[in-house]
Amino acid sequence: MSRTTSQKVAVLGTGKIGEALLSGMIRGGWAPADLLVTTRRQERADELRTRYGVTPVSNADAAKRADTLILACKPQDMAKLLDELAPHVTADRLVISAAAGITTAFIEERLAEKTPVVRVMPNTPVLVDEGMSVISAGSHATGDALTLAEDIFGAVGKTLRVPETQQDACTALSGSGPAYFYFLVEAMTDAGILLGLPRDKAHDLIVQAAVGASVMLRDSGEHPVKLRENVTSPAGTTINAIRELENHGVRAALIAALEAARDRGRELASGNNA
Ligand SMILES: NC(=O)C1=CN([C@@H]2O[C@H](COP(=O)(O)OP(=O)(O)OC[C@H]3O[C@@H](n4cnc5c(N)ncnc54)[C@H](O)[C@@H]3O)[C@@H](O)[C@H]2O)C=CC1
Ligand SMILES: O=C(O)[C@@H]1CCC=N1
Repeated sequence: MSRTTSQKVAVLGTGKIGEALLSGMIRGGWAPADLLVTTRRQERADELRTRYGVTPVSNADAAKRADTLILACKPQDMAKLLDELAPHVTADRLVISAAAGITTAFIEERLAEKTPVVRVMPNTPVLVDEGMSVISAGSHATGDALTLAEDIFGAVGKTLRVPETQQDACTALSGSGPAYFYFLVEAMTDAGILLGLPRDKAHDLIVQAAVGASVMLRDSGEHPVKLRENVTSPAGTTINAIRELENHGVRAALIAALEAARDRGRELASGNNA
């Protein structure tokens, strides 16, 4: 697939999420010649050039040359990156931030007046085109800006528009979400070991159960309670496991865990970077 637009897009701070997005954009038809990247280390820049054919530039050059700037550094590095960009970013650029917690207001107040800013929270399954990217407009971002953000992030999965007030909650659910599933797989694989299975077999069984359950959740249209009830036979095995999960407060633990993730997003926004 090739694209008709010749928009230049720069990814600034091309680490894990930046690279995942970059690779997805190329799979989605963006020409590497239209993609610029910035990094802190020269070896990383060389690696990205070799791997994808994209052009490494300085942050200042990215701001001068790209129509759209995707800020993908850590929240803790954002103020410094914005200081570097501020003298070069004009209000005809679109700035998209993928950083947890950082508000569009934080970015707007450090860049030229009226610069359009869009906040996006993606997740790592963008690497396999199954990402979820939650998108919110800042005060000067138009519908076109949101559409362009959807075009970029839609190349690597689904997108959802939400009011910015919901972004920290979405980060807790969706940005961090994959980590909770990996944690469950890890724990369930350990259970397999306890029950006498070899680790590789336990891993394969749990991963396939996760894949099957995910596809059913997505495609069956059934409520998760109904899907779970279908597995839970009267006086069978599953209900014994469910009783233990409830006894150990797993549901409450998950609710508290996601609330803690949401709260950390709020802290990052307020400049608590410890
Ligand atoms: N890892 C994840 O699952 C997700 C991460 N995010 C957000 O994406 C952002 C990046 O996270 P990761 O990719 O995990 O971190 P990372 O540490 O892998 O990547 C950040 C990169 O930014 C570079 N960097 C920092 N300051 C820079 C500067 N001034 N100029 C050029 N490069 C600079 C760092 O060298 C690093 O390579 C964070 O803000 C995070 O909140 C969002 C959704 C999911
Ligand atoms: O843990 C984090 O802060 C980032 C944001 C969402 C997923 N990873």
